[in-house]
Amino acid sequence: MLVIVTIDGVAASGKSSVAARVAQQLNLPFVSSGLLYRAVARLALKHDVPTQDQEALLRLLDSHALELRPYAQGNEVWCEGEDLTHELHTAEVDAAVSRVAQHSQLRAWVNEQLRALPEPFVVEGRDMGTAVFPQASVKFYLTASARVRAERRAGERTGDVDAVEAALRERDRHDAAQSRPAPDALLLDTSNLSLDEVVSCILKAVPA
Ligand SMILES: Nc1ncnc2c1ncn2[C@@H]1O[C@H](COP(=O)(O)OP(=O)(O)OP(=O)(O)O)[C@@H](O)[C@H]1O
Ligand SMILES: Nc1ccn([C@H]2C[C@H](O)[C@@H](COP(=O)(O)O)O2)c(=O)n1
Repeated sequence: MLVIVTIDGVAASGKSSVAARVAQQLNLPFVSSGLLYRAVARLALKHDVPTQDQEALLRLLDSHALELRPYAQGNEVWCEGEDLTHELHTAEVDAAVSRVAQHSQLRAWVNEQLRALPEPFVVEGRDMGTAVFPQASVKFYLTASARVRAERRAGERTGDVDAVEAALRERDRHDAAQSRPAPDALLLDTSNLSLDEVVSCILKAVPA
């Protein structure tokens, strides 16, 4: 019986899009771990808290309750009655979130939120199949060339592909420590695969 499916990968590798479709096909909830890091970064920017200051970030979380709501059609993050979700995928948050994600106690807080979610689900991130859910039923790790990822990301937001590629490479460097595939993860290079082809590959590999 499927309990947890993990889909990890580098920035803009297609984790969220693929995980949402896989979860829909498996009739499971879909969980986006990156949104919690993004929400902490957004709160820090909103309240002028330095993202280098772990203690200040933890105090911010004590005073502003963040809640991840995993829905099949996409996750939402709420903070005391306010839906932050639409503020989390911006270049400003992209530039700040890696610094937030480098703090061990912030990572512990995110992991505690994730482990408290009712199983089963499909969860996407960087270290779901390694640090957070090593016991997962089946694990996948998505990659794609930085150029392809930049072209895809630039397609979502206005922006020069070269600048987007440079920003992605920077985020890859910052996130490297927590972005290694689990030894038992199925690696998928999606550079030359459509979204549907990636989803199909994954569904074929998920045990019935
Ligand atoms: N295999 C693919 N072929 C074409 N487009 C894709 C593919 N996978 C993802 N995309 C598109 O690339 C963009 C980035 O995908 P997505 O947001 O799912 O990546 P991500 O890994 O979750 O990003 P982030 O790490 O920033 O959260 C989206 O517009 C998505 O539709
Ligand atoms: N499990 C995770 C998920 C995300 N992060 C960090 C790395 C990213 O820079 C940032 C945002 O994630 P994304 O929405 O781009 O998937 O959060 C992490 O360290 N661990």
